[in-house]
Amino acid sequence: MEIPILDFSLYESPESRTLLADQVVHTLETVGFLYLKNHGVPAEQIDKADGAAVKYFDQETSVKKQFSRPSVMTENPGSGYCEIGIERLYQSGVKEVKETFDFIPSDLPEGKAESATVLIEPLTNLFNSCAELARKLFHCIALGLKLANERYLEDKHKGMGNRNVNSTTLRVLHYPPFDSAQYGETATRLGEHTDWCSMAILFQRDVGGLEVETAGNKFVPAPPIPGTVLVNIGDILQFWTCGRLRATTHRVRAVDSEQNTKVRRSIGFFANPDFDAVVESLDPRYYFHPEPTGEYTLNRFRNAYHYQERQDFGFMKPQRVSE
Ligand SMILES: O=C(O)CCC(=O)C(=O)O
Ligand SMILES: [Fe+2]
Repeated sequence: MEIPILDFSLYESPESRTLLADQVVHTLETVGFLYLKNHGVPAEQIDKADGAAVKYFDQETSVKKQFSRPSVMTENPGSGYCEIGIERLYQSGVKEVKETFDFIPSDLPEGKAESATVLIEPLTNLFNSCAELARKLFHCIALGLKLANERYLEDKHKGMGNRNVNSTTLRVLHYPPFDSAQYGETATRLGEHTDWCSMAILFQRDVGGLEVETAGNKFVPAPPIPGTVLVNIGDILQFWTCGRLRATTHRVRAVDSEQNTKVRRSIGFFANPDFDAVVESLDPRYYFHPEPTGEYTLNRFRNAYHYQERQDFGFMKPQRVSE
């Protein structure tokens, strides 16, 4: 299985957009991941956000913790820092050697955000460009799925950027040099997981390590390709389409000793529907009880931050509609 590189300049005209929409949906049905070139997010914005992340993560942990991501038992956590070893996407026993800062433009609590000052302008600009790209991708997906309302998915994500109505975040990730003697034999960079958003857009800097699961439970590398972004489907679009679009499992490993000595940096934009947006089956052959995604998302956070391990996060069990 190869992750294809699609040309997003096809979006610009309505004729070629239809072709692109079919390519996007076909790839998300089969692979679940795709690279995009000519994606329209300015390289300068990506470089500035990355440069700011270098400066931000270089600060003492105690300084970064002044603006920690809040505990998440009862509400969406919003912006903030998460230190090494706290968030665990795979299994509670497996330490993930990464630190992160999540950013929602409207969520910068007064008096706390000072340690993140360097990030605010570059991440605001990049957030806005990613939101625009996400809206165009949602448009393509709706066209490719042949939905009656081609703006259906965009309409469900109207509140991106407003923490009171939507949990979409732009996340900078910093993976320090990886030393299993220090972190333990089972530690990894980022455990196997699916994203629990609707769609993710990922910018990788020069050090690789991301791997994507293929049909036979085999993982293949998804290396950084200059000038491209990587796009993948999260659980919520998989639910929405009753499994037609795939939320593909992925992970980040420090695969070789040379890579282990290097810092890996990446930036992910995780698009989520508005809190009050009802998700219902988009496939007439299946039915599930329509509901917003809030409780599902909170269950995933509870699992990742408080290690309440469970197999079933309580959402969307499509049943075949009898003919
Ligand atoms: O660093 C990466 O490339 C992957 C990040 C990721 O998969 C995530 O944060 O969900
Ligand atoms: Fe992910």
